[in-house]
Amino acid sequence: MTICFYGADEVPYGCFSNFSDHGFRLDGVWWPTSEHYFQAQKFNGTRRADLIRRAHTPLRAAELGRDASDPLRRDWERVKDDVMRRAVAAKFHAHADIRDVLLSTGDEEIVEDTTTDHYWGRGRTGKGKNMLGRILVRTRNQLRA
Ligand SMILES: Nc1c(N[C@@H]2O[C@H](COP(=O)(O)O)[C@@H](O)[C@H]2O)[nH]c(=O)[nH]c1=O
Repeated sequence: MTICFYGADEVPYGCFSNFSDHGFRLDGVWWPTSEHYFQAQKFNGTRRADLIRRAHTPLRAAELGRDASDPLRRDWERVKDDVMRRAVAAKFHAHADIRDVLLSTGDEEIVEDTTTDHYWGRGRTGKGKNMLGRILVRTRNQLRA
């Protein structure tokens, strides 16, 4: 059966959300959530990236990352999937408890169940790319290998 997730507080699969409270060290610094890492990489090496890393909540990090007043790095569309892969891999390497939850999903499909995001999730039509779900599946395969 397909595994659906969205809200970070849902049990047991809320830990698949980038908003879940699972920090990690990556690129030499501490990131409070994978959302912080993902959003900050849109502006890597700038003051805004640091501001995002220090945001008090993942929602605030997302707001700062989506605020269009500073330009995104020019290669963002090309690198964003890799950025997400790195964030998700670092998170699940850092936390054995959620690694077990991910591995416990066997070979099931994993879907970010949101009507508002047609790229990272399944989107309004249900036919979205579900890139975050796919990255979770790939991370699961790598952890198992
Ligand atoms: N889980 C979750 C969201 N979804 C997350 O938003 C990120 C994509 O951001 P962007 O590419 O800037 O649109 C990605 O991590 C996706 O999983 N958004 C929210 O506002 N609230 C939430 O609880």
